[in-house]
Amino acid sequence: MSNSLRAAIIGATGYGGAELIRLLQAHPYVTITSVVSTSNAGAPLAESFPHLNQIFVGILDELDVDLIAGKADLVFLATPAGVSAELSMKLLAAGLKVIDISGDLRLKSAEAYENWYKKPAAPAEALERAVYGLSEVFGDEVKGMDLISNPGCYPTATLLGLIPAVQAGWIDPSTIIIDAKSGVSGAGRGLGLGAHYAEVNENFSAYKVNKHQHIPEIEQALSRIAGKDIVTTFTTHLVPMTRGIMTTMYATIIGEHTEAEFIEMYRQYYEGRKFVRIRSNGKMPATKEVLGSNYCDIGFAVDERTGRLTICSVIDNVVKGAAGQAIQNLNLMMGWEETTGLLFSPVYP
Ligand SMILES: NC(=O)C1=CN([C@@H]2O[C@H](COP(=O)(O)OP(=O)(O)OC[C@H]3O[C@@H](n4cnc5c(N)ncnc54)[C@H](OP(=O)(O)O)[C@@H]3O)[C@@H](O)[C@H]2O)C=CC1
Ligand SMILES: CC(=O)N[C@@H](CCC(=O)OP(=O)(O)O)C(=O)O
Repeated sequence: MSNSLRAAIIGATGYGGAELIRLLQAHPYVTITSVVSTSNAGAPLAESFPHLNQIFVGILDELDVDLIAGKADLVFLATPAGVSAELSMKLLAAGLKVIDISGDLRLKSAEAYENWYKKPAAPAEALERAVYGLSEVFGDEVKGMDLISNPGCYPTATLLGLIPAVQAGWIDPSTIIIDAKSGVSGAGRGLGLGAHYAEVNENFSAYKVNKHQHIPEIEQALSRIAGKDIVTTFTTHLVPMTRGIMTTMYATIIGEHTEAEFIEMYRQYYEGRKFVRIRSNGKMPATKEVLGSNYCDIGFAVDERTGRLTICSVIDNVVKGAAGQAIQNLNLMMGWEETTGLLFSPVYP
């Protein structure tokens, strides 16, 4: 087990890339040796992100696989859909380990990827080789691997909230409904009408209803846990805030289980996993309680009248939903303590 790693970041001028740089500054075993941009190579990174001025001093590199392989041991891909489908096998062939935070390697079925993402899928070899890094659930599979597919932001909050109950058989998976909300940074730094101030401010809207690319990712993981095909209703909403995801989930309870029993069962499931915090006082978590951190907070309410369970799960989409979980996966991959470089508190208020 080596305690020293050189990392490159492709997509360093985006939100996920910038957050990787911010967080990796606090990682004791990682040095960032290359930051890559296809639009701004040759310029200092701090020109794109003045908040990193004097914190990360580095010039953006061109996207050249051999150049990156000469400078780094591992590469994070914080790039739009379609990029890692094309690049990841080339990076592996050049001797690099890869952690992909895009959606390109999450779905095992190439056909499903092409249906939902409307882009050509990654080669079969990459889809087979990629390990789905939902750290608290599938983390054991990440150790020693060289191609990690980081989960999506919505799937992270959703799956951490649902999996223990599905695995225990305490809820009927066919009744699950997921109501999800995200801050605008989830859409990335690129400009678009959907992120325009006047469109988002004092507004609240549903989008991609029944068409969201995270639906098959959530169903793939739930089906694996349940041992049978699960389909879900999943609706995303845009909230006028910068960071944060809340997923509120509803399902019919099987048998008789109290709120206290759900809390105890979830506590046992996540025992020793520091980044999942289960609420005990009947209160639901709020996005601000995890802001800027790698925590996922989960609360429950049992409705005896309807026999349904409500689960509420919150994360910071850029940290636990992207860069933070990617570093957690790096730690697991390398055999380092899972929390290395990630034990910082949320920003409050
Ligand atoms: N924002 C979030 O909360 C989350 C995002 N994700 C996923 O992570 C990935 C990155 O997201 P985010 O950082 O928000 O996106 P951004 O749009 O903010 O950044 C994407 C970066 O990718 C680079 N890029 C664009 N085209 C290419 C290309 N053809 N080859 C190489 N690099 C390219 C761009 O930099 P340049 O043009 O300089 O090369 C850009 O800075 C996406 O796949 C996203 O879906 C996942 C979870 C959460
Ligand atoms: C607010 C917002 O627009 N969020 C984005 C999250 C995209 C994302 O993270 O995409 P992948 O995980 O598929 O890479 C969306 O809903 O599409």
